Amino acid sequence: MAASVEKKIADLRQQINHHNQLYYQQARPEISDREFDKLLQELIDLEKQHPELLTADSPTQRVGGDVQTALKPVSHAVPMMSIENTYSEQEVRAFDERVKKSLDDAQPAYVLEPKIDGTSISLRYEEGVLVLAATRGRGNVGDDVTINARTIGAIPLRLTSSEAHTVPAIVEVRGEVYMDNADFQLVNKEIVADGEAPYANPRNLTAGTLRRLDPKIVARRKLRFLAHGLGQVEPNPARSYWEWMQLLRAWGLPLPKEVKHVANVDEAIEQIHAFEKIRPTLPYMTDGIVMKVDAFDQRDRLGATSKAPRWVIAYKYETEQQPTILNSVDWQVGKGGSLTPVGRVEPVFIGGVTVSNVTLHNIDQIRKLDLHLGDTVVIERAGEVIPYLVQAIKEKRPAGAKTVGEPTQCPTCQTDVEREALPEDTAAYRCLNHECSEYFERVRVKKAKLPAACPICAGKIEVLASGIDLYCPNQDCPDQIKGRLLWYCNRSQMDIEGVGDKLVEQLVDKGLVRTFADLYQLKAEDLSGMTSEVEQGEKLVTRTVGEKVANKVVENIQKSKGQKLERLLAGLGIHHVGNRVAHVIAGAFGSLDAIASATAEQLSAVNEIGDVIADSVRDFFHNESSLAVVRALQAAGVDPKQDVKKAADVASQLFAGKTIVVTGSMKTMTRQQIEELIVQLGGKASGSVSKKTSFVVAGEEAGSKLEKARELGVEVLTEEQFIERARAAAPVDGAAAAVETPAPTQSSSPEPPKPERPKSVRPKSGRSKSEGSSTKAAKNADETDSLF
Ligand SMILES: NC(=O)c1ccc[n+]([C@@H]2O[C@H](COP(=O)([O-])OP(=O)(O)OC[C@H]3O[C@@H](n4cnc5c(N)ncnc54)[C@H](O)[C@@H]3O)[C@@H](O)[C@H]2O)c1
Ligand SMILES: [Zn+2]
Repeated sequence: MAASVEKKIADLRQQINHHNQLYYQQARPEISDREFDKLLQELIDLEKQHPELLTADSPTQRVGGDVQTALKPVSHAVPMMSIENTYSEQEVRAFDERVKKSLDDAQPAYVLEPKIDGTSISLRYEEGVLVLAATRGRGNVGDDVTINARTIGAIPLRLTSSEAHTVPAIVEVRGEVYMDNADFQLVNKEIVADGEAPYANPRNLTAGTLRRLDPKIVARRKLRFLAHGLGQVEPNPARSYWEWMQLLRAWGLPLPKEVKHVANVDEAIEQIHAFEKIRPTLPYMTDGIVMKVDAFDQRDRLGATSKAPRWVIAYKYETEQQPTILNSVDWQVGKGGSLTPVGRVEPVFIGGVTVSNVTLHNIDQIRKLDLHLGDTVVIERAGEVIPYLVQAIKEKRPAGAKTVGEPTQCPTCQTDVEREALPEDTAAYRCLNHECSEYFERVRVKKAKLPAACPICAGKIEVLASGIDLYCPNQDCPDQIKGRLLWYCNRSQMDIEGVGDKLVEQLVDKGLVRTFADLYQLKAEDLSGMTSEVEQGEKLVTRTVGEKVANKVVENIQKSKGQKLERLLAGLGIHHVGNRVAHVIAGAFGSLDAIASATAEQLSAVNEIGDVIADSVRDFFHNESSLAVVRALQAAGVDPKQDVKKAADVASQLFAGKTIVVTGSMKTMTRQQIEELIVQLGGKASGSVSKKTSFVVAGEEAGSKLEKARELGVEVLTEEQFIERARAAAPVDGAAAAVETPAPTQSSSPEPPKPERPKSVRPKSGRSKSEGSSTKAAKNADETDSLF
C-alpha cells in the first residue's frame, strides 16, 4: 500500500512538472487548466494524508514558473506568489471562515477583481520613474523584461505625482500583461504566416511574447496592462488595497473597471455570479475572480504559505472561454432533414481539445447573436459539454462584414428548403450535454413549461425562443439517409460496432445501402477498400477496411438481428420514440407485427404513452414507405420478439423520477447494462452529475463524476449496492433477469465496444416534427400534451 502511494505521488509530481514546463516555459500546454488543477489537487490530498512523503521540491510547494537563462534574472524584494484556487462556492465560504478565524472573528472587507488570463509583471518605479520590469518567474526570482515592458503603451514610464497624491520613493506595482481577443487573432495569424505554430490562447501568446529577446517584436504584438497589486512600497501611503487602487489611478496606472468592494462573503458570491454574466462581453479573457482581503494590517496578520498568501483566493469558472474568429458557416442536414448551421472557426484550444467547428443550432440563434462572417467570437466549454458560441464582440467587427445567409436549397440534394416556425406560445430547447439523450433532440414545450435545466441530465439547456426550423423535405436526401442509418447503428440503438460516420457515408454514396434492411445484404467484399474511423485513445484514426475488419463488420451487422425489440424500435427513428418509449411499447406489445397492427387507442392505453406518441407510432406503421422498410427488415430476419409484460407493473417503476449516473468500470455487469436496467426500472441514466442526480453508481477508477458527487453530497452506491437495490424489483421478470444474467447480445468484455464515434459537429438533431422528445414525453404522461 505505502509503496503504491509513493509511486502515485512520484508519478503525479512527474506529470505536474511536465505540464508546468509546457505551460510556463513553452507557453504551449497540452491539457486544460481544469485537468491540471485536478492533478495538483490529487497530489495535495495525497501529501496531506502522507505528510512524511512531502518534499520541499514538490510542485505543491513552489510557484509554478521559472526563469529563462537568456534573460537577466532579478530577485523580487517582495516575492510574487501563486494564488490558491477553487471551483466551488463552498470553498470560497470555507476560505472566509479560515480568514475570520485568524482575525479573531473580525469580518474583513474584500476586494474582487477579474482574474485576467495573462501573465503577471512587477513594475518598479524609483522616484516615479520606471527602472525595472520583471516577470514572476519562480516567485523570488524573475526575468528582467524592462525593455519589453517599455514598449507596452499602457505602462507609464513615469508616474504622475501631485500634491494630493505624492508618489513614494519606491513603488512596485504588480499587474497583468495580456492581449485583447481581437489582437490575439491578428497576431496569431501573422505568426502562422511567418511559419511558426499558432498559440493556443492569448495568455500563452502574451507569456511567450513578454520574454522575447527582441523588443521590436514585442512592440508589434499589442500587449496591454492592468494593475492588480503591489510589491515593495516605501513609504506606503495606503492602509488598504482599495485606497491603493485609488492612488494608482491618480498616478496614471490603468485598472480594470470591474473591481468591486464588498463587506462579506455573501456579497462576494453575489458578485462572482454577476461577473460570470459579463465575462464573455469583455474584450479580454478571464478565467475567474480574485478575492482579496482589503485591509493591509489584516493581510499581515494572515501571512502566507510557501506558495501563496492566505488573504487571497481565486474562484475559477468551470466554463472555459476562448476567443476565436468565425470564418464561415456551413449547413448540415440531419436525419430528420433539419438544416443545422455549423460555424467554422479558427482552431482554438479549449478545455483540453482543439475546436474548429461549433454548432450554431439554428438560424434564430445566428440572428440573436447577430453573427457576421469574420467576427471575433467567444467560445465556451464546460467539462464534457459541446463547445458553444456565446458571444460575438461587435466592437471588433471588421468593416463591411457580411451577415450569415440563410440557405434556400438543401446543400446536399438541392431540394428547396422548407421553413417551419414554432406556434405562438411554444418554445424549443435542447440539452447541450452531448452525453445526454436529449442532446440530440429539439424539444418543444409550452413557453410556460420551459425547464431551467435539462430534465434528463440536469445539464445546461439552450432555449431557442422562437425557433424557426429550416429543413430539406426530401426523404431521399443522401444526408438524411446517412443520418438515419447512423442513428440505427448507434451504440444506444442496434449497437453495430464498426459502422460509423465514415463507412455509412461510403455505403450510401456508392449506392450499396439506402434502408436499414440493405445493411443485412452487405457482404465483406462490398466493404473492402473502403475507409473507416476507429478510436485510438483520444484520437480518431482513419484506416482502410481490410478483409478481417470487413468480415467483422458484416458479422456485427448480422449479430444485431439478436438485439432486443426495444432497441430495434428506437433505431427506426419514429418521431417521439426514443429509448424509454421504445422500451415501454416493446414491453406492451412484444413484436413488430403487434405494434404495427395496434390502433392509436391501444397504443395510448399503455401506461406512459400519450396521444401524441400513439399517433406518431400509428402513422409510422401506416405509412407505405416506412412499413416497407419494416417488412424488409423482417424479411432479412430482423424481427425480435419478447414476452408481453403485464400492465401496470409497479415494481418496474422502482427508479421512476430518478436520475442516475453510472461511472467507472464495473465487475459483474457492463456500464451499459446497468444503464439499461435503470431505464427498465423507470429511471433515467445520465452522463453528468448535478444537484438533481438521485444517486451515482461508482465502479472502480471512477474519476471526476465521483468527485463531483461527493462535492455535491449526492449519494454514491457501489455496484453491489446498486444490484441489491435493483433486486428489490425482483417480481418483474425483465429486471430480475437483467440483474441475474447479462443480456444475450452483450459480449463478455467488461465494456461494450464503441462504434465509431460520430463527429461532434455532425448535427444529430432533426426537426422536431420528425423527432421530438420521447424522453420528455416519457418522463411524465401528464406532460405529453405539451409536446408538438
Ligand atoms: N494547463 C496546464 O498544463 C497548466 C500547467 C500549469 C499551470 N496551469 C494553470 O496555471 C495556474 C497556475 O497557478 P499560478 O500559480 O500560475 O497562479 P494563477 O495563475 O492561478 O494565479 C496567479 C496569477 O493570476 C494572475 N492574475 C490575474 N488577475 C489577477 C488579479 N486580479 N490579482 C492577482 N493576480 C491576478 C497573476 O498573473 C498571478 O500571477 C492554474 O490555473 C493552472 O491551472 C495550467
Ligand atoms: Zn436534401
